[in-house]
Amino acid sequence: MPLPTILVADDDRSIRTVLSQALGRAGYQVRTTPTASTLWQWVEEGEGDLVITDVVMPDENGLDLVPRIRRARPDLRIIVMSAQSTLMTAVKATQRGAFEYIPKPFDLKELLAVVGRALATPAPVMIEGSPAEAEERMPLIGRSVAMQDIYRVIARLTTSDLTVMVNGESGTGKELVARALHDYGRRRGGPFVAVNMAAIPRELIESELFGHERGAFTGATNRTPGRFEQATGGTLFLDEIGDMPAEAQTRLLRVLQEGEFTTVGGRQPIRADVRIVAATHRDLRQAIRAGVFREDLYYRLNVVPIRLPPLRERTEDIPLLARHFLDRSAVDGNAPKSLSEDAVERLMSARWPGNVRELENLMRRIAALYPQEIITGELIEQELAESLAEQTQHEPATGTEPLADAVSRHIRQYLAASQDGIEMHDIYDRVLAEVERPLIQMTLAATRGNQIKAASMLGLNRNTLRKKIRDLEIPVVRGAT
Ligand SMILES: Nc1ncnc2c1ncn2[C@@H]1O[C@H](COP(=O)(O)OP(=O)(O)OP(=O)(O)O)[C@@H](O)[C@H]1O
Repeated sequence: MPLPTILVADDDRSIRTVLSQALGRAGYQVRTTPTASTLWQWVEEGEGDLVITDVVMPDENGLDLVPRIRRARPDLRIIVMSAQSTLMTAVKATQRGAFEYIPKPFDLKELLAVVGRALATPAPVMIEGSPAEAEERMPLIGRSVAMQDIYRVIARLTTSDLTVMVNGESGTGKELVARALHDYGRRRGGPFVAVNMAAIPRELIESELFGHERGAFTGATNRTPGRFEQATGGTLFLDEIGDMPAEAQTRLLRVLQEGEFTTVGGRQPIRADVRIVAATHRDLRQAIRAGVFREDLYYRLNVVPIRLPPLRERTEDIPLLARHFLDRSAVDGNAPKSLSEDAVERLMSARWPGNVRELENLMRRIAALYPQEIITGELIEQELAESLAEQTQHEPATGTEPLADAVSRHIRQYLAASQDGIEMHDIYDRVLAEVERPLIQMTLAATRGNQIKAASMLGLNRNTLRKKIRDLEIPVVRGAT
């Protein structure tokens, strides 16, 4: 069999050389060109089994070439490489029919793996039509590796209706991801309906989601459609899913299993035609262990998990985000501003417990309040100190909150769950385990795994501690002193 031939188009000579050598060594035949026009000529002549193309080339944009290649040679697989690294590039490449999108700089091993996969898989189906009205509006900012992975998952999900679970701390952009999945997905022509479980009184959630019939309960004077019905043909975003009461969980599970639902007080089943994206900042596994979230529902929702990293795990995105928010404020009528180098450094070293939302608020405040054109590190420092003082004033002071208060809050949750209909026979054991696990885990961490010291600190017998470690399935770090 002849060796597969790979056509490479990139205006950067060093990339052509690197690819040519690596692909050649891997046993492929390689032809390289700096221009889109030569690549197109080869494609038209029937050359090649796989195309690797850059996006920005002197004569034509590689992304514009993708649909033309797909029309002329539907069997030819295309890999798009780009230094632009935005969600739009990933989405466009995928929607125009590229096999894979690889951000630059790339890892050669990864590229070779993608080439192997591409040659072994049939070419993907092309999606006609442009993804969104405002093509160039950038919904998600950030070029960190973590965000690149998220863009790729979003791009792949634009061609399916799979249920997605977005997990991340507050303010990391969970709703923005849900919107991007909708705006670039197959259901973009339908509505996007968002419901926040934490913002609706528990007793109203079922009627809010599924609607109710006239007379279903006191005050129900009309038939009212629920969010499921409103989202027909589109996407239903269930935010803070971890706060969903037990009965609504059971009902939602039934909808996911059977594809239909009934309104509160209604009998006639209604077909559910929605794509579900759920989000939470909670650790749902812990909620399952605590008995407040249904495990079977979790698996139905967690078909494709997306974990949004907190801002402190992708500090390299901070300068871009900060400038983006300043620019947006300028569009809103504030004087244009730029950041000094030490301002950027200060922003990058901050902790950002409120993640992107906190950074956005800070930049908006600065844009509105300060006349100077250049924002200095000193100013940032001052603003950060002020917002920290604000936070400690308004937030519950977890640092000084009596342990009993925190425990009471959790017990209230268990009791609410049992009122919601989840059978609970072991609250005593569950609550003790919830307290014991972190207590033992943290004492072990403090003694660097030394069980003798930990037992003495806890005032427990060594064997008792060992048994508890086993029963509570606490991972043990061996060899630590
Ligand atoms: N990657 C990003 N690029 C641009 N803006 C972002 C990004 N991530 C978040 N934001 C902005 O930060 C704010 C918070 O985002 P979003 O509401 O999506 O977060 P969330 O995780 O859903 O928060 P919560 O859990 O508190 O509801 C929004 O104004 C959003 O526009």
